[in-house]
Amino acid sequence: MKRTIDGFFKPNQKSAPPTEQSTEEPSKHETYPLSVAQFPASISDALGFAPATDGRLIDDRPDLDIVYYQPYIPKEIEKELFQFLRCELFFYRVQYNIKRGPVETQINTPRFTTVFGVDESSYFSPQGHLLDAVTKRPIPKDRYKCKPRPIPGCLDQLRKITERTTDQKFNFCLVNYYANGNDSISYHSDDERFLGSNPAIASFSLGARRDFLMKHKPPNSNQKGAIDSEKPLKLPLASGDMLVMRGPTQSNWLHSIPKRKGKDSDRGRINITFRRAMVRGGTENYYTYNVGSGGVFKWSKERQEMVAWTAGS
Ligand SMILES: O=C(O)CCC(=O)C(=O)O
Ligand SMILES: [Fe+2]
Repeated sequence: MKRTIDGFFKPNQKSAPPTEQSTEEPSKHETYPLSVAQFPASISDALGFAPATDGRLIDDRPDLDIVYYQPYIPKEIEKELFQFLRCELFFYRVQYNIKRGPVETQINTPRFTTVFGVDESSYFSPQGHLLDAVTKRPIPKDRYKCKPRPIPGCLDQLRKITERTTDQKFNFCLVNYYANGNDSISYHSDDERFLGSNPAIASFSLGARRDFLMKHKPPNSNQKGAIDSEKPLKLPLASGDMLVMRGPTQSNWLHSIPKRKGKDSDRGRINITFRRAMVRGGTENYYTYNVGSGGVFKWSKERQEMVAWTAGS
């Protein structure tokens, strides 16, 4: 029987089993540099009790519609879940060039990233083959320039729980790893056309606490008021928290995780977002900016940092 009772019972902390490897086969795919283990039973079982608290609606500013779970992940597994994902996933440090007029600038993404999933026009068969959403036949070879990757079992378990909580469908999972207070994401909105209008995005935080800043986009010249000069909204995202941004939020608000100094700034943080891309352009965009063409990074338990990984290392 599936345990889906939303935050009704609390698992008995005293009887929590010690962390053990899952007996289930790890997720493998020709596009993965490494296989990804399934959640151990300790994580899997406790996720049956998520969300750990009721979400709080934040809609008291113009065009804002957020549900904030503090936390979503049951407290007793939040650390283990962070450590598991940091160890198991493989990451990239993406570089790309942007051209402003005649000037080309190299951008070094200031955090580690990775991505899994494919847009609505295709889906993965249980054997890991990409099929067309309509014909259910293998997709034409030239549909994608990138190589879409199926969401590994562990993240897919989290995706399904998140779909139930939010009553939304997600086909993409983006992961950021902020190694320390120097890693960041600058003000942006996730309002790409390939997400459709008023997209819902579910965003998980694990590890170090980091501030999530939000500010209203500058009003059009024909609108009154200077919303931009207002103090940003600050959400102190803690390990296990989850944020759903939905409705008009992305089209009207910018968000960022600024660099930070001082307490805890040497600790790592994982951010996981679930999104739904409607068309192929979304798949190309997400793989370009979250995988890119550079090398793989993997967490080293010995060195306690992300290290460049090569096959066989
Ligand atoms: O790390 C976060 O909480 C935010 C990440 C984000 O905004 C993004 O990946 O688009
Ligand atoms: Fe974002």
